[in-house]
Amino acid sequence: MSDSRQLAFVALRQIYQRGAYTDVALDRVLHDGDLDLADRGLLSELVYGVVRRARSLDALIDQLGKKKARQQPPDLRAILHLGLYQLRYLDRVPDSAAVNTSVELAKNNELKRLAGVVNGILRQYSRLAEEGDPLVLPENAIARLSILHSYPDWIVQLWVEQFGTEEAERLCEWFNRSPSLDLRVNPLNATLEDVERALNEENNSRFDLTCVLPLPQALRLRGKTGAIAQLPGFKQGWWTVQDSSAQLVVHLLDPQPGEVIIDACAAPGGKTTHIAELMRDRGTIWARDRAEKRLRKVRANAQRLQLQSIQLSPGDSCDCPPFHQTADRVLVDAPCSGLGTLHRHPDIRWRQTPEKLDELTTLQNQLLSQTALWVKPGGILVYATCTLNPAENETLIQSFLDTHADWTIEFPSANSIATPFASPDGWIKVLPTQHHMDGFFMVKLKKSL
Ligand SMILES: C[S@@+](CC[C@H](N)C(=O)[O-])C[C@H]1O[C@@H](n2cnc3c(N)ncnc32)[C@H](O)[C@@H]1O
Repeated sequence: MSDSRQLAFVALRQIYQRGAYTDVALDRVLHDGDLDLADRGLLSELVYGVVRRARSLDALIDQLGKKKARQQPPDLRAILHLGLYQLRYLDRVPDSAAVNTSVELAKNNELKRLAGVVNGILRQYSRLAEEGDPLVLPENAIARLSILHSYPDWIVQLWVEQFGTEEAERLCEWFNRSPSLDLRVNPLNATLEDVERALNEENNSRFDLTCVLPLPQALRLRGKTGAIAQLPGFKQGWWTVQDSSAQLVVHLLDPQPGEVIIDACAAPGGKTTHIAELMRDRGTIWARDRAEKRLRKVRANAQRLQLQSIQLSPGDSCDCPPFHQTADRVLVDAPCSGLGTLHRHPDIRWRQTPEKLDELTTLQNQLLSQTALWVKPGGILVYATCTLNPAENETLIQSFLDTHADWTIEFPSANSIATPFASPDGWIKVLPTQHHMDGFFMVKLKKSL
């Protein structure tokens, strides 16, 4: 049996039975196991893929097993998920290998007496798949998409209401793919060409490297990168990992050298450091966040990128620190449901609930109303989320504007990188299926003089 499958089983056990986050459980087993690059790739694919596809895999067990998925012993359910995932979604694994390694997993993990059940269900799937898709789907469109693409009904419903059924299905498919990795080059320490050259020298055809137009500092890596911190230029502060749509937020903010900027939800500092880079490290940037431990990462990132203009301000941004009308620009990169990053965080779809969304919108409203007080007359506030949920985005902004007569939406300027993304209403909704980046919402607001 390959080690990567045993380690994937151990990680899934921690995720399903102890509630561990997928990335944390995966990091732990990657750290404990001594795998080569190819096996690390298979392990990540199995763990991330199975967590993403858990609902579809359960539906298959419900159909093929004598007991429903949730009534199976938890370890058996995890092994069946691994086997069915390989049979259904991994072309490079032959069916016989998927079945045999899963039977071995059962035998080696104190489920010898159930190895026959594993063998029976997986072979039955494999046989049925020769005739067509073994997954039987309901007629109702929401339920059908949710089971086929493995989402809770409420997320699919939210997208169908917002974008229509066809686009909702495209989004479901997009968020089930493995994410690419975007870098943001620090123009104070290197050029895009320097970074491209250094990465290509190291590459050995392990990954593809492309620019992401129109973002001037973005490079996209696809393939097996290995450990990020070992890639050339990382330790020297030449670049930072950041998705292109997150880079767009700071272009919309458009900070200028010498200004006072407050980043109200700053940790771990992806956008704070981008602000400092665009200001050529001249001016004052307050990085505020209520999570003190995460805020320390802002300092570490600023040090690695050799940036001096960032000051830490630990604390709740719903409180009243002495920031009243002090900022030229404020960024509120709000805590949100994260529905634009489901491909990176496979747990979100299972952990988020409509009830939690209500709590989030209350917090987002408070953050926006409080931080608006920090902006000087004539100043700017950019509100952003990495979600595709109108209640946290357009609706929230509209209700803010309805109750704050001194604020209006400011369109990005004609020469801004953000301009092609703006809707006629002035806000920006980045759709992954259209823009090939994480889903994001952002809007630039201006306070009257
Ligand atoms: C989307 S993340 C910010 C990501 C960050 N801007 C970046 O680009 O790296 C949201 C942040 O808001 C912080 N947060 C949540 N509620 C807050 C509050 N009431 N006051 C300050 N920070 C808060 C969280 O700790 C979290 O770090």
